[in-house]
Amino acid sequence: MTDVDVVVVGAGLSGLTAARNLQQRGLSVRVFEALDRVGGRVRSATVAGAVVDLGGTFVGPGQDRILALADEVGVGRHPTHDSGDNLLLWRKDRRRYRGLVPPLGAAGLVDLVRVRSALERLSRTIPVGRPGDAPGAATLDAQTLGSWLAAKHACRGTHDLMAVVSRTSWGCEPSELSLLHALHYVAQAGGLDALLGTRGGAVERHFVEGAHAVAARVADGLGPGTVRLGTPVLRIDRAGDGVTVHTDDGPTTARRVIVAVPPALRRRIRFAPELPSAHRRLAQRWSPGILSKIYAVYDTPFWRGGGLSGMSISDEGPVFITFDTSPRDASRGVLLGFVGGDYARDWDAVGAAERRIRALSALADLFGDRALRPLGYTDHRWGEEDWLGGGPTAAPGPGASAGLHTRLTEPVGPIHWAGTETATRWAGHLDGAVSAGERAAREVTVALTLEAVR
Ligand SMILES: Cc1cc2nc3c(=O)[nH]c(=O)nc-3n(C[C@H](O)[C@H](O)[C@H](O)COP(=O)(O)OP(=O)(O)OC[C@H]3O[C@@H](n4cnc5c(N)ncnc54)[C@H](O)[C@@H]3O)c2cc1C
Repeated sequence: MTDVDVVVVGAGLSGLTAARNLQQRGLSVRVFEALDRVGGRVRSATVAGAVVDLGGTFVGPGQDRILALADEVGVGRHPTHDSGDNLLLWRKDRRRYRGLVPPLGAAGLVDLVRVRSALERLSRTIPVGRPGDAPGAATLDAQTLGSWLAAKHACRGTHDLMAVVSRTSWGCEPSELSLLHALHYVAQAGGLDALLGTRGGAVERHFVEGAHAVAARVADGLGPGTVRLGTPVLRIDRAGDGVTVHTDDGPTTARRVIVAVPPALRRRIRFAPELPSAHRRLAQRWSPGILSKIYAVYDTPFWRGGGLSGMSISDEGPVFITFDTSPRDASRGVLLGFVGGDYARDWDAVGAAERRIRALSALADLFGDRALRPLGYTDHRWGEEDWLGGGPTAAPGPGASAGLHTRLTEPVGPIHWAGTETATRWAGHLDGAVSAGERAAREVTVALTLEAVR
């Protein structure tokens, strides 16, 4: 007899979803969470009366799992504001444009379309969920997105725009990311437009009460005592079909464990006996990117008056892309800015006052001096989070995808894996976190049912 049927490690959306599904199937569950809050990479705050999401924010069509979960727990969405002109601050020149394609001049545009089409074509050759089975997988994996762009003779503008995509999607520079991983990521999201678009894409909507409301309500629904906060799992011993999970509060025995932490965080847990070597390599090589966020909240979305959407791309840094995430009634004007990849390495390292000055100056370069005087400001540096290590998701370097991707989900005896990186659709996103939790719960239920009839 074990203490519980299943232990879940990590109370991010993935672990919480797994726990919820297991309970719905009649199994007893305990969730251990290292932080003193649930939600992991999902965290909301209130700044000058406006709700802002410091981590996962946007959802879009096709993200059925997170949308269904949000509906079940009653958290509504509203559209991301995108009417008006977008801004491009590029090579010291500030231009307005509409739609997804920035105005790079005729030659620049031709080059962008050429390279982008080549990337999308190549991404369609990658079998979703099995990038290691793609034709020429090892060769694709040996390259970085950056070396591929160079081999394609992408012009500098195209390279720099792809860097914007890379920082937003993975929190890293193109030179740091396995090409195979980038291609697979694009394929499993259904293409670049789906990944990046406001209308019809992954940035289409955001949560009225903040994304954290979804995690908080799922956690509440698990019942008192199920989630143990501030309790990192330090060691997992496996023996036969069961596990003993060790925390500072002592051992907990279970028939199965679901580890729902980012791949690199698997290294913080001691497994006895050790995990197979490929599983260990995966944890070493799937480090997270770095993506930080800034929010400036104003009494009104003043940029709209000038015909601007609030969306912008800049090569000045540290803020390289912005969105308008104001509440629907525009009772506040909210600008969200991302600082990622190389920009984040510098900016994350300076003190709070200096970060604020640099971030607001970047907004002023885009939207004028009024941007310097917000009612409220906040930022969040995910690279500084001890139990998360970065974000938005893992950014495996060259050679880390082809031979290791299957180890993301391959159980090791009674140890199962969840977390957004293990998803086969919308991995790296809120939706992937939820579907991965559902998949792991199914996997465990089947294993326990088979065990019972043996
Ligand atoms: C800046 C940023 C912006 C993003 N924007 C978007 C977006 O707009 N749309 C979108 O869909 N996605 C976005 N994402 C990604 C999204 O937030 C994540 O994909 C999702 O939240 C991951 O959920 P998860 O449960 O898989 O992992 P996590 O949220 O990382 O949860 C893992 C949990 O495990 C805990 N943990 C780690 N080690 C241990 C241990 N040893 N013992 C116990 N607990 C442990 C951690 O503390 C954490 O709470 C963004 C992420 C970031 C950081």
